[in-house]
Amino acid sequence: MATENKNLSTYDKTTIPNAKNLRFGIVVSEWNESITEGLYSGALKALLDCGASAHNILRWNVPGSFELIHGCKKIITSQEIDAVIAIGSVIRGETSHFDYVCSATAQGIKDLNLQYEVPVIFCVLTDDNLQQSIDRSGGKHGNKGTEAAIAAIKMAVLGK
Ligand SMILES: Nc1c(NC[C@H](O)[C@H](O)[C@H](O)CO)[nH]c(=O)[nH]c1=O
Ligand SMILES: CC(=O)[C@@H](O)COP(=O)(O)O
Repeated sequence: MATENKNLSTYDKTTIPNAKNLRFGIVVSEWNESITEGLYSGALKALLDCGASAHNILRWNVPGSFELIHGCKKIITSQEIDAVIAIGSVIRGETSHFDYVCSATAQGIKDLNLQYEVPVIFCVLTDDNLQQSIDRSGGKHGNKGTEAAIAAIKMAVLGK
């Protein structure tokens, strides 16, 4: 199902585990800041709505999506957290740079999920244009940050 047919902000709270006492890291890329701040707001709001405490949510910034990999690795290895959300926004330009950044970021985050016990949630928009990013960071398709927060809660309690 495409995002067009599923609002990213929709969740049924009765089916989500309570996030009280869970600790979250949110690593935010500064590239396309207006978009990543929208994603961050969506994620934060959903975590709080599902019972997480503000003092259990740690935010770190990194320069670009490519740096999310190292940022997430560092937060996992230096902090006591139950799940990490990696937030980024990559928007296609004129060259193939887009493909390298998207591919490396996705692969790097996948590798972290294999290497560490702490789940890392992929909240990186990979869009062809700014409008697609606006639509998915609090616009007409909802907010992928919200979706990522729900995934983080579910993964934080997986198997517990
Ligand atoms: N063009 C975008 C980038 N590019 C920057 C890289 O992520 C990285 O910071 C740089 O190559 C230094 O290592 N990053 C995004 O997140 N979004 C873009 O659209
Ligand atoms: C995602 C990108 O790397 C992109 O914004 C860079 O733009 P360009 O390919 O025009 O240099």
